[in-house]
Amino acid sequence: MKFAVIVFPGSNCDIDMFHAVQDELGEEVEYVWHDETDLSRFDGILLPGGFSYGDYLRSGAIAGFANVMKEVKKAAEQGKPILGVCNGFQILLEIGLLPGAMKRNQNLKFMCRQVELVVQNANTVFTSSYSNNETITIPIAHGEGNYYCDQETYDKLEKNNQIVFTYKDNPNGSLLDIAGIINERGNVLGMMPHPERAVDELLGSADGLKLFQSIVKNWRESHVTTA
Ligand SMILES: NC(=O)CC[C@H](N)C(=O)O
Repeated sequence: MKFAVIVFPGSNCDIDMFHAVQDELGEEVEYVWHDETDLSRFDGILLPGGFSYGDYLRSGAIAGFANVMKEVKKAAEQGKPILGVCNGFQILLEIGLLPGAMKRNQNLKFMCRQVELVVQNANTVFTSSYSNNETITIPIAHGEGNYYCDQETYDKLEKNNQIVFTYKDNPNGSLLDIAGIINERGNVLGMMPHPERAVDELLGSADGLKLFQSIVKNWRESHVTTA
């Protein structure tokens, strides 16, 4: 399986993402600059964390207009798995591939620490290697991670099982502890915590690796046929 790690001016978790895929997961991966106009050679798209375009206007607002995002939307329409982590999640919200918006953390501070998440939906291509209600440890590192949406959107998210991860002990004021959501079709996941920074016990947790393994397992099951 071949992954793209999309790089914007100001991305700062692209190397972590690349490392997780190449060295811990053992799959093919390439850095792709934000002006790329063809993502057809990739099977999965990863939008890493950081401060794209300096977080000006709002986090992710300017990145939403980058050339490559037209291709990311196309890949999403084709059903390819798209994972947005932290700033990647913020970008997915800005372009409307996921519903809702991000506000500044309730305490107005940048927060960087390990948090416990509860897997609310283990029946997705990103989470099938976890179990429902499993608690996992993944680090956060953000200033704008306070997820918000209106009641109608929340009801829809809940009804369709689109809330994938919640915080056990909400660090940022996020609506009903939401840490990660998926689109209705099930191929676009956004999450504030960083699974790519939890892929080895030396980093404090290896709980994030299963997320990447789930993507590959599901992709293989639907694409690789044995003769
Ligand atoms: N690690 C990150 O992706 C940082 C996210 C973002 N720009 C924020 O501080 O909210």
